[in-house]
Amino acid sequence: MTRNGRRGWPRRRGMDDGAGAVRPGAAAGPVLRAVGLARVYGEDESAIWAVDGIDLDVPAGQMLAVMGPSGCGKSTLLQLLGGLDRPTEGEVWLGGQRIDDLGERALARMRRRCLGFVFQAYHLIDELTAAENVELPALLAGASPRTARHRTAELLDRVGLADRARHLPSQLSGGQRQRIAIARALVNKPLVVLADEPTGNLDSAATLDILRLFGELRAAGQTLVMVTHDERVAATADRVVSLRDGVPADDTALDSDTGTARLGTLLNWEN
Ligand SMILES: Nc1ncnc2c1ncn2[C@@H]1O[C@H](COP(=O)(O)OP(=O)(O)OP(=O)(O)O)[C@@H](O)[C@H]1O
Repeated sequence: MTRNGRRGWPRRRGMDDGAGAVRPGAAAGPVLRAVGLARVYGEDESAIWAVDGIDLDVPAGQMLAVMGPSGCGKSTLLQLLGGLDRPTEGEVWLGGQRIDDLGERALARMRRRCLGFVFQAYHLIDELTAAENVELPALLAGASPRTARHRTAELLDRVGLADRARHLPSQLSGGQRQRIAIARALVNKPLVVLADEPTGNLDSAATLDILRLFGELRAAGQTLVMVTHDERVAATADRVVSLRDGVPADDTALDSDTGTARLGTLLNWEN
């Protein structure tokens, strides 16, 4: 994946620490956009172009699955889209505002307010209850304790875990932990949810629970980008982008009207 013919180290753009927060709903075009996005690890002969020039538009309300073989750049792409990593080249736009050149504080604020993250390993805080894990990002984003509690109660209900609010993560199953993580991702009403292998640690039954939940989110108009290895999971999306060596090799729109039917097929796969 070393690019031939590239010389020198790409110049890093200046960072704008004073950049304002992204305004949700400010987008006229796609809610999430990548322009010429690239990320190189290492230098010179050992340079690896994990993401090698990706243009991507994600319209509001789309559920996009990113697939491809191990090492093709899926996680790197998701991290760049979510402002968890900086591109070597290119731009990321969220809600009509460029985010890749924000300063660290503005970027952190943008992530808290405008994005929700779901990881394969859940990344819940072990010492906090399920409800506290969900509430925390709301409080960090400036919500009052009352609002955070109210929103958390709504979300725990929505993910079917209202009766587990006071449980610690260690007292929950993997599927339940992931549902708490999804509730946490939603607590600040993000423009986009980014999920990296959200079903990677789960058995078939728990995977179906998560996919049903994603189906409900999609029906409610939530934009979602997920990385998955599982074709059955990807089949529930509106669109599948397959990466090879850091670039899209295939970009397929699926028939969004058949989402319910696809979930039905997945139910049969379980039986
Ligand atoms: N921090 C890093 N330092 C050096 N190389 C890295 C780093 N992170 C990723 N890479 C390399 O970048 C490439 C893309 O990695 P990435 O994790 O994005 O792939 P992936 O498609 O998500 O893989 P998987 O499906 O196995 O999780 C790989 O060749 C990987 O070895």
